[in-house]
Amino acid sequence: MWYSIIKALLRGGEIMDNILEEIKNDLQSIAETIKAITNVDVTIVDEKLKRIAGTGPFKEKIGRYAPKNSAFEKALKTGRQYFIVNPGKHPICASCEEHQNCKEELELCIPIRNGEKIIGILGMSIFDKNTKIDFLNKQEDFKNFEKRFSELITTKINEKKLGVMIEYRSSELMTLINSINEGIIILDSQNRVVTVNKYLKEKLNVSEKTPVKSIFPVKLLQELEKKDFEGEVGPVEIKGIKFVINSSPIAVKGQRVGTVLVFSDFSKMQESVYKASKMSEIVTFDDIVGESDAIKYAKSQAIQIADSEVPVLLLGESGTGKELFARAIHFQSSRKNEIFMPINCGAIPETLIESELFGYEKGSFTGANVTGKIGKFELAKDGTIFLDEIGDLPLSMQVKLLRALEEKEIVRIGGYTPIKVNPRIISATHKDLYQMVLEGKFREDLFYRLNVVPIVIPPLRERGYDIIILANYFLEKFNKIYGKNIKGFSKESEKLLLSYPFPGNIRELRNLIEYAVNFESKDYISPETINQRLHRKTLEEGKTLAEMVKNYEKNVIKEYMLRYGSDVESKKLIAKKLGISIATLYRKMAEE
Ligand SMILES: Nc1ncnc2c1ncn2[C@@H]1O[C@H](COP(=O)(O)OP(=O)(O)OP(=O)(O)O)[C@@H](O)[C@H]1O
Repeated sequence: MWYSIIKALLRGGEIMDNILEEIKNDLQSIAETIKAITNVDVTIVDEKLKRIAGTGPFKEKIGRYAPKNSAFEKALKTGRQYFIVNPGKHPICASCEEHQNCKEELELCIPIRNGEKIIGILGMSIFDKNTKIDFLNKQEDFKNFEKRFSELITTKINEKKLGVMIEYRSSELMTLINSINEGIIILDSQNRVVTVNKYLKEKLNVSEKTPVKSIFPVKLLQELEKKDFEGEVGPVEIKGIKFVINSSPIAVKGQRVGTVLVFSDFSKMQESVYKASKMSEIVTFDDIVGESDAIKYAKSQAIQIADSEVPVLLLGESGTGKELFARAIHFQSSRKNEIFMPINCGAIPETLIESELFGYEKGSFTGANVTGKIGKFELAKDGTIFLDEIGDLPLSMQVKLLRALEEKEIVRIGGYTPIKVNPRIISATHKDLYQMVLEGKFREDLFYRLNVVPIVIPPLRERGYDIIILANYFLEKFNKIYGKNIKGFSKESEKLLLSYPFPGNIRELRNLIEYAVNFESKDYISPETINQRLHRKTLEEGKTLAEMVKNYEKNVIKEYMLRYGSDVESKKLIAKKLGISIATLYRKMAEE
């Protein structure tokens, strides 16, 4: 029943088929009032002739159908009123299936309209002669009753629609509130609990009857005392769960009439970042492959300081494994169960870097998320932050980073409250930071703050036979991934690999082996397959200069992708290095 009403309402408020049935209690009261005032019996039928209300002899017939071919049916069809004296003998009633049993002295059939549509009939029946005389004297008044009665019915229908709509809307809202995977509490203007959603009822065992003082932390209660409180509190602990609580006012005509509080599970927020930052990718020092003295020395240094809190600066060319080292240090430290948060300082636009690192309060700048945003420092406040490409950090941010590290607290953009943070910092760069200090491009104080323990990660070309060890390590890995069974490298291939300088370091070697595994048709990786990837033709006879230039550009881009990777961030970095926009890079890649 409700379903059809709601459907009709949603269709734009069309009248429902059985609307008279919906307001039958109202109709019965109206019928009884008419009877009490006029002494005339009343019956109301719907458009299918079903009796919805009735007085006197009609009362017991409610729910049954009025006779076929009766004056009621005719009035329904024609939309006209029928005023019938002595109905049993009247020609209009001649075909009525009940006309022979008719005891009525007089009958008035009035169509009931809702808008243009006739939705039923109001029948007035007189069974005794005295009332008949009275009625005949006032017949004009009764005939004029039609318009008023229809208006009354329309009002009742609209009230009903509104009631249904309100009920629908509130049940829609409750379904929504209960299906959300966050806690919601709605307070009235006196800060009393009006609604608690399913999530919080289950998590905290609270209900609408729970006094706020017994659930809310003092910090939140204090904020709620401020009349215009709007914003975020937390993380605060309630019954062992850490929540960040967001408050928004409910306003009616500019007046605050209540508050919606949204409780977000802080550990879940951290967890999602945890996953996003591939924290599940646990790296140990055993995953750092290599037997050369250079890599062994770097590893031994890193192992020594892993479990201390000391800041580390990893120095090395791109692709040498700096992030791998940072992860291995984190997972060997006492912070291993906290977040490892990599941040590529070179890949975040200068205008966004502060909000990425420190977050912002809601509405603090155009384009900001309306609910505000927690920054990476806050999310990883007890974990490890890996600041990759630290040399690309703008000078203005260097000051703010230094302050955050020294004071162990941050303030979100647009906020006032300092937030305690204590992440371990591992930074990395392929640039000569000291030279940058001398040139005034990097702050000296920050340099010394980050560079407590510098660890140099050697380039692959200085790691001798590691190239072959790593090549076999990647071969095994990609054999598994691509379902291949390539047994190793031919002697010539090994020689070729050992003589190549690998400017893109291990990332380049890794990509080269992935390519070779895919394209090698022999049992051992051949020099031809490797050459296909490494060598570029310098002279292409029969081509125009423009075509050669185009090919050259494409090869340079390919080469850079081998070196730096091909994901979006790498492409941004490549575009920056080549001094072109990312759009130009994409265009050159797509050129025929
Ligand atoms: N010693 C190693 N053993 C195994 N894999 C390694 C080793 N060093 C690096 N890799 C792999 O090489 C790739 C590049 O490493 P990583 O991203 O750590 O380099 P990076 O120095 O941080 O590069 P960039 O400066 O460009 O960010 C990764 O896939 C990493 O797993």
